[in-house]
Amino acid sequence: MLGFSLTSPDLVICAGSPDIPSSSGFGDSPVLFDKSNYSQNLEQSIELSLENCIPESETKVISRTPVVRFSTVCQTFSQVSSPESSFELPPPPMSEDLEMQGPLLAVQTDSGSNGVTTIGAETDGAAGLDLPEDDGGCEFEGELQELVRSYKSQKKELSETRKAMEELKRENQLKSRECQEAWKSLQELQNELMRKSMHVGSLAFAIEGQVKEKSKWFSSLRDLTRKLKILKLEQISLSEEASTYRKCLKEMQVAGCTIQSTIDQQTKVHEDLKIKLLEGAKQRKELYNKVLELKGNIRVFCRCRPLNVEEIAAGASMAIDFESSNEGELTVKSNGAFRRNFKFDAVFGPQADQADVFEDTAPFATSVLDGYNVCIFAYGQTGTGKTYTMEGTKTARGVNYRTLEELFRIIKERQQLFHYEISVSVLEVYNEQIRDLLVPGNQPGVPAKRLEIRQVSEGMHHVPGLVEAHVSNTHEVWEVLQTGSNARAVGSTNANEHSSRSHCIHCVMVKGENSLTGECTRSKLWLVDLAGSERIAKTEVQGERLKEAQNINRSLSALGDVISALATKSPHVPFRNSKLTHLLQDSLGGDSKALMFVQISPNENDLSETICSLNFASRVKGVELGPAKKQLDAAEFVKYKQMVEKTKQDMKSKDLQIKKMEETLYWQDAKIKERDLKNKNLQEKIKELESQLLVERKLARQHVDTKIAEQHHLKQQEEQNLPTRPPLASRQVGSVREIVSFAISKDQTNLSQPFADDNSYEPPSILPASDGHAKYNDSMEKENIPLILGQQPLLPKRTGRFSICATARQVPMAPAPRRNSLIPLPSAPSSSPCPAPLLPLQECLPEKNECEDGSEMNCLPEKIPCHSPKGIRSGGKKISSALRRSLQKKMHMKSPMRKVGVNVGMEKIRVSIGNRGRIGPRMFLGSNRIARTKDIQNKQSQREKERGWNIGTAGKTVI
Ligand SMILES: Nc1ncnc2c1ncn2[C@@H]1O[C@H](COP(=O)(O)OP(=O)(O)OP(=O)(O)O)[C@@H](O)[C@H]1O
Repeated sequence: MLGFSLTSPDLVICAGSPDIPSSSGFGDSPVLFDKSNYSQNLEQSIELSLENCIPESETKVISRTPVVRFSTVCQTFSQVSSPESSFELPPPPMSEDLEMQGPLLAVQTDSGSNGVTTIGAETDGAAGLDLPEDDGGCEFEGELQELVRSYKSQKKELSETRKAMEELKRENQLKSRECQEAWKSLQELQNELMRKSMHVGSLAFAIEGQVKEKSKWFSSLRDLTRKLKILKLEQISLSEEASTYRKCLKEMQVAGCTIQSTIDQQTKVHEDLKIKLLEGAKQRKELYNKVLELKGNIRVFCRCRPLNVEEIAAGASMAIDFESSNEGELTVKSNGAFRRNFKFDAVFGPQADQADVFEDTAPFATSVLDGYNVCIFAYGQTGTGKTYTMEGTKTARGVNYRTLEELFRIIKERQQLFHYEISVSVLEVYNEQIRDLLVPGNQPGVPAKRLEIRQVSEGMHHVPGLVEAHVSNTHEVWEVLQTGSNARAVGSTNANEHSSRSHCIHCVMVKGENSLTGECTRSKLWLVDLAGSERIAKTEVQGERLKEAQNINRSLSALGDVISALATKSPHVPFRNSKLTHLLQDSLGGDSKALMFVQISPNENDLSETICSLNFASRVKGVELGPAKKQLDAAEFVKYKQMVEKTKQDMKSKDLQIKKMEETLYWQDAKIKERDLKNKNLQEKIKELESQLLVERKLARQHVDTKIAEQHHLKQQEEQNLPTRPPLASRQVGSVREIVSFAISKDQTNLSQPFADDNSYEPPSILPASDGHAKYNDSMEKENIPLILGQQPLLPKRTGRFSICATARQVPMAPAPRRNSLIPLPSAPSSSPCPAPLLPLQECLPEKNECEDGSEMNCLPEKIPCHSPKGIRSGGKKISSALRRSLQKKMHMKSPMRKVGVNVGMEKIRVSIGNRGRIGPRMFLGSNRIARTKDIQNKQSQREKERGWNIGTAGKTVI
């Protein structure tokens, strides 16, 4: 309709591309500028022009001539029109008259009249005009002629204008055809762009999936790394612990050997000392017993009390001479003359105190603790001091207390080697009855429970039911002795106010155990305070006292008979003739030690009783009891044997335990060694898997890059083969190349300013051409076409990069120090000897030109003919399949990693992602940025080389 070219590139909007924002006002799909809207706007502009610029009065006369100002159209596109852009349209068909006359359309170029000027239609000559015939007709005629001339000139101009109009119409038709062709080409380009966008979207989706998968890999590798670190730490700690244990074991073994040797030595020494000690003790005992035997197993000490106050008052004289008492001799005097000498083991005169007496008695206490039975008894006339010697008083304690005191003293001395238990029983034989004096209910004179003597074993007699008071110190001993003494039956006689009317017997039982040898002894110490013998006729006792005296004399007579039998070594010793001898049978036998205190009175009036006592003592002294016998405890001996057996069994079990412990140590050592070996094998396996994973990942990445590069190369080829499109009519009004050039220029201008995240995009401004057509900058038109074509494949790549850029940038950029330890990767496979470049296209571009010129082709891969979008789609499918294979490979590689649980350098993959993330900035930016890009690439390649990547030939072209 109009001679206006629609080939302007800004009328083709490809809103489907991610580069084009939806806010551009052109909708979501590429839309060609709507012609209807355009014509509508044009009509509106025409109407406005007619309504606003032509007075209504004039339109009545002059037919409407659509005068179009191109400035209005240009204003529609926000352009400033030039005065020269106005043109006339041919007049519409009018009435016949006017048509005959020829309507005039005056095209006025004067801008001051709003571009439209109406001129009234005039007929040729005077036709239709009524001319006045007066004088003024001349003037009118003149004017008419002028009008006719002007009409003619205007008619001529009209014809010329019509010719120009025809030319413009033809040109308009040509432009319309060109516009249609351009529209078709733009539609194709739009479709292609959509396909590429979809392809880019699929690539972005695939890459996004790959990135997600890589993130999963990161997490799994992080976990594996953490686990591996933990395992390594555990392994290190276990190794340290094992080494410590080994050292400790060695030290323990050495210390054990040392201790064992020391123990052996000490055991030997101990055994030697023990043997020596035992031998020494044995020798001591033997010597001591020999001494006692030499002295006599029955020893007789004679003690004479001093004259009491009554005797001194009565003028009694001493009948005993103690001048030779030191030699154990005494002399009985009668009427001032020496009558008889008596010799005893010891003679204690009236001046001798309790301590002097006990000094010679103490060795018997030692014999008791050595395991011998000992019997110490006091014999004598009533009132001669038997109770005094045995019990004593609180201030002058007698033999009983002192002996027990001596026992505890020796026990204390031997407490390191021996363990003793002492118990005391106190009984009396009264009228041939045994009475327990420690029973609380027994009162003197009250018949108590009758106790009998039982023979437990050979030579052992026991009184069942007898109270045994366990004593552990002298205080308890004293209390027990006092208890028995208080319970004893006493009476008053002519000779003694508090005469003992019974035989008081203290039985001290001693249990000894040798801690060294385990030897146990059970011995008895009899401390007997005999009742006083007396002459019944002299004492003139009667009744109960007589009976007591008869029983006392009978028992003492039985004791004399036993002594006589022992002295004469009679085969039968009448021990059972009385309770007294029956009880003392164990201590008066041949394997015991006995000590008799014969108490005498110094009074001359008691001389006959004194001589009787001394004679009895002399008989006792002559008794040979033979060697004393140690009283070993058979039960303890059995117990000792059992202990020995138990100790042997314990030793055996301990030996078994020691063997088991040694075996356990041995197996633990073996386990530690086995674990060390496993750790070493595991570390080697981890290294192998790391190297294998790196190689596989590198291969997969190269494979993907190769596929992408091939796709780009295919696109390049396709772009080079695009001239099959229909040629455009004129280059001035814009061509496909110009459009592409514009697009690339736009891209170039935006490369320095990367796309925003929301892909906002402003279309470039189109400068109005001076000839009334929309034109681009001359610099755009002067762009080198091969260079543009070389840059053209970057467009979808760049778009794709931006579509994944946000995701890729999320991956942290990790330093790659670990690359130094990686195994060099193999070079690219032979199927793609020179993968197509993704980034350094500017380096390959000259080579590509050389290839086009027929020279070498070192950089670009082999060209794959692909001239249709279908080929591009198939290439996209190939890339997608390559990506899937890569993912499958990585998934396949994941399983052994998880199975083994080893570390695969996570940082390495980070580096890989980082490289990917740096692809965007490495894009070709234009000829004015080649140098900077080269520098960046050189730095990157140098960095890669430093990291140990074996890029090989791909180092030039492939990342
Ligand atoms: N060596 C002595 N020194 C001082 N006093 C003594 C000595 N011996 C005995 N006496 C005193 O003689 C008295 C009688 O002593 P004791 O009762 O011990 O005689 P006895 O032989 O036990 O008489 P009985 O047979 O009647 O019991 C007591 O008063 C006692 O103090």
